Amino acid sequence: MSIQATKLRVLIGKHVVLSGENLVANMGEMTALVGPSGSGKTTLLNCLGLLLKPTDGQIYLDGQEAAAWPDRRRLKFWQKKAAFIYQDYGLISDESVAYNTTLKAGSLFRNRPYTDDRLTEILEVVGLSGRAKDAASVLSGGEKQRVGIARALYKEASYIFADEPTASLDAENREIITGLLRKAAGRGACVLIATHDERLASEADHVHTLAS
Ligand SMILES: Nc1ncnc2c1ncn2[C@@H]1O[C@H](COP(=O)(O)OP(=O)(O)OP(=O)(O)O)[C@@H](O)[C@H]1O
Repeated sequence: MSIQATKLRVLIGKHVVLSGENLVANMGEMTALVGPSGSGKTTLLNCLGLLLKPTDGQIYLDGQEAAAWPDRRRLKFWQKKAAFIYQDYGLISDESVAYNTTLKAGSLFRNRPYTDDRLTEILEVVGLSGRAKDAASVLSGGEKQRVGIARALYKEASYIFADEPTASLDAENREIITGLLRKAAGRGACVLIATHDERLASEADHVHTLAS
């Protein structure tokens, strides 16, 4: 199982954003997308995550051509298989760590007793033991990003798409997030990361460089 992209081209207006990218990203591996600002890292990541339809080219997910999947099929992919991690965390700040990790209504109310052994185990993996009931808004940036990773692990996402996941963090938290993304790949996920962070890219199994 893997993601394979062939001859991906993206035109926005008359602007050629991607001009024939080929890439293979395997399960159990971390692949970094690097290149200068504006080179198309986010655009490529969004194509691979089926958030953006390329103008031309193919995207094979688990061997199936997915670039032209209808909305219903893409929705199923996002619900069942994919997780997205963003620079600005993408959490619901008034809701609890438990809710943001599990997205289950039962975890919505911070004051109710809530037990979920998987949640407990995963919060331990990301170093947030005992924080399940805290509101996301009270967490530090590094902790917020760990919730994003906890969500991907809880869901057992086969594909993790991370856009500049360490960009807002200090060195210590960059290290922690890098280690957790490696751990997610170690659990078998295909981890794709658009990044300027050289240290994070140096930990990847493969580096795909986009030219400016
Ligand atoms: N919706 C859009 N409309 C117009 N131009 C766009 C759009 N999306 C992307 N672009 C352009 O495509 C190019 C690539 O953008 P993209 O965000 O993919 O680059 P990037 O490598 O991720 O950049 P950065 O490192 O600065 O985040 C840029 O020139 C950008 O302005």
